[in-house]
Amino acid sequence: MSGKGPDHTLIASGIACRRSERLLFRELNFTLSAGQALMLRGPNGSGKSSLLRLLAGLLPMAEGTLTWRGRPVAEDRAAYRADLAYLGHLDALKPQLLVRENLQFWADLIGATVPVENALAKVGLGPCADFPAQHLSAGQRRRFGLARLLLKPVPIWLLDEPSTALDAHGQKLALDLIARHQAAGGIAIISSHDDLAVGQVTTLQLGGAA
Ligand SMILES: Nc1ncnc2c1ncn2[C@@H]1O[C@H](COP(=O)(O)OP(=O)(O)OP(=O)(O)O)[C@@H](O)[C@H]1O
Repeated sequence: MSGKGPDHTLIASGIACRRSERLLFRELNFTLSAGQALMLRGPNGSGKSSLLRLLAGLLPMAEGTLTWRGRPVAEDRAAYRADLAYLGHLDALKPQLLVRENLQFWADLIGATVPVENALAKVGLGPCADFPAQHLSAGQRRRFGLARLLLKPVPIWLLDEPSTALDAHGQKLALDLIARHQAAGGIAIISSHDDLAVGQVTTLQLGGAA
């Protein structure tokens, strides 16, 4: 990934998010350059997932501006989306397909540059490649999500609770992947209730009651 460079900066200015009629947050600001991470913290319902969905372009911004590579994202959403990977709560697995088929589906969709077998092996799912996806455990499903991130290097990772359901080895794996992504110049924005030991990280506390 050619993630390093002066224009690889993500700037959020005065961002607000509304869900239904409720204003979840407003006047939210941050700047992230190549190699940096942002950890989203806050109680249940404070808006961490909503912020990640907003940054992924899946929710509209009520106010504010997002700037990537020196241009407002609103000017070229497709270019911005091509530069990010979003790991949400849902695993997006088709239960009747094999694990390898599920990943191949994603690989075809995004134009993967890494073979699915390699991505599965890196997250410890090589032996499960020919299982029907419905047989995967919760932690294995989370590993599948991490495998999706590895299919194609992109500069921005948006990770919603990446360590949920992972065992100690899986948590270390997730941290290693994030560290490698950052070392290659990637940006990571992560929501977590766990104390993940992420480097070059700034914490953004979201308030509000559950
Ligand atoms: N589709 C929706 N329509 C309306 N409100 C929603 C919708 N999805 C979530 N909300 C509300 O938005 C608020 C923020 O939810 P969100 O999932 O962003 O919080 P969170 O900080 O990620 O919570 P958690 O720590 O429990 O994962 C909550 O009050 C939730 O009920």
